[in-house]
Amino acid sequence: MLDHQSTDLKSRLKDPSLLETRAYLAGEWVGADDGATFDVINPARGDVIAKVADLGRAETARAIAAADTARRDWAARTGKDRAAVLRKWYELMMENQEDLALILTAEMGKPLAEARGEIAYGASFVEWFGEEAKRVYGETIPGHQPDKRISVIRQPIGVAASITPWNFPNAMIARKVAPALAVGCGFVARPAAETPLSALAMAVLAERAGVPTGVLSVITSSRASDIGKEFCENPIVRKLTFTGSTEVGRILLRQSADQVMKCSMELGGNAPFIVFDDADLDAAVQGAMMSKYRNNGQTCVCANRIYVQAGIYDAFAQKLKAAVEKLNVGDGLAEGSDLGPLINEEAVTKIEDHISDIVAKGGQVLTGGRRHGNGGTFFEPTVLTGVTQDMKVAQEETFGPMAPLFRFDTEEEVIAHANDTIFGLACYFYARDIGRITRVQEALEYGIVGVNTGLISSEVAPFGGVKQSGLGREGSHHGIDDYLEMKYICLSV
Ligand SMILES: NC(=O)C1=CN([C@@H]2O[C@H](COP(=O)(O)OP(=O)(O)OC[C@H]3O[C@@H](n4cnc5c(N)ncnc54)[C@H](OP(=O)(O)O)[C@@H]3O)[C@@H](O)[C@H]2O)C=CC1
Ligand SMILES: O=C(O)[C@H](O)CS(=O)(=O)O
Repeated sequence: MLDHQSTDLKSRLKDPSLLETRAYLAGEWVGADDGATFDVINPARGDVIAKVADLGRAETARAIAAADTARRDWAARTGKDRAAVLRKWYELMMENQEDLALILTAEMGKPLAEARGEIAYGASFVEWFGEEAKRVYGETIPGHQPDKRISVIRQPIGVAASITPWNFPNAMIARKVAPALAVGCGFVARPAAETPLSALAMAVLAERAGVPTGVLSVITSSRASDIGKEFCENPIVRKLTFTGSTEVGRILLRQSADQVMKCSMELGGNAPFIVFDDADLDAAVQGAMMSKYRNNGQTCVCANRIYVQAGIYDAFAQKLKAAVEKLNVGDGLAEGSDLGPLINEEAVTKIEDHISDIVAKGGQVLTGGRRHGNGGTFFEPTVLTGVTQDMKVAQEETFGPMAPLFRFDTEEEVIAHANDTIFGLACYFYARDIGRITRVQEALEYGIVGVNTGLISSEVAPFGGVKQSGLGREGSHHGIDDYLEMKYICLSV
């Protein structure tokens, strides 16, 4: 653990009022009914950076009821009106990008440069769906009888609730709240207990942007299961949107089934990253670095398995090792850090378990493989060779800075291995033969395919998985559909 100096976050902010520790409930900044709070820890230093209101089901029910009331006037406004409010929110997020990044790094650990990037990424969803607010079109259909006139309109689904993870504490909420508010929904967000401060700062700016009282609430709580049950069991909630593990996604789908609730699920991944022997090797190494070590490997679209064709395996491994050994591991608040700490001790145990399993079954550590000298939850960026399909990492998501290299011979073999998983979120491959590119991009069973790139995240594209990686899509013009209901009107004239 880095020296136990206090993070002293407030003194670093241009606008200290963005460091809010109360929950945002129906337009009021409140503590928990019972006054309870929970600690928010800086994972790099281990110190408590805030004590945040610890709300329960009763407060959550009040937020849901308020959203149901407030959404009606909000939906009655024109799309252009709602667009103007979202545009202002976007502008405020970008004007306060540095403060929002400092708050995000302090509670989550990612380096400031990445945190700045996440703020811009999250804000881009607010900008994008602000524009989409003006384009929620319906349609007319030629009648089936002479006296019939058919039209279809799309209306906001009602109150939506979100549950989001710690790894992108700004962007994962923005990707959900922006389309919901754009169409006129009410929205209740419950951020991860590890990282509530980013969501609260977003709410401060939403209020300043003119989001009406009650339309948006942010429920901070250490009791994830309780809040989740309120979201799933409260009949007012018509939409649940979740980003997190497949395990928790299954729990929420079961819990919300009694309400026949519309659900969006962005769940776990197990991304294969395939390098064919006709690839641009240096580009493939760069792509692997971006895909594997972004957010310290803590994203659902990180390369989890790296398959390299036999003829270039050794050359790729050495080039990747050289690039990895240039990475700086340090406090995210210090400029120049490439990798911060992992989010918690559980995350370190997971990567250690995968490494020991690989070594026990015949794999080798090429570089890294141990806890970092910084102590705490810092870990050395790691590359392993000799990895095979019988090892845990072939089926489990590592969610850490570990690149396992699998060797393969043929296109058919690697497609079969890449698809041999219950997950189907993102995959990547590097090749230059157009026939191979066409065959492989069509054969891979994933919702997202990166071809000759390791970075696929953008607000303009539909993000989401197949199989047990999720339901629905976020971002792009498709992303707004999840917050709308379609109504068919048959008029007899
Ligand atoms: N597809 C995608 O876009 C993404 C997928 N993920 C996946 O999520 C995992 C890592 O994130 P992680 O946060 O650990 O995932 P979790 O699924 O453990 O947590 C995600 C969110 O769900 C909350 N939660 C946990 N249990 C329950 C419950 N029973 N009822 C209601 N809410 C609950 C958590 O609260 P709390 O943290 O307070 O316990 C957190 O806010 C990885 O598997 C990763 O692949 C992560 C990000 C994006
Ligand atoms: O939470 C995640 O892992 C994100 O969905 C990944 S991305 O959108 O930043 O690519």
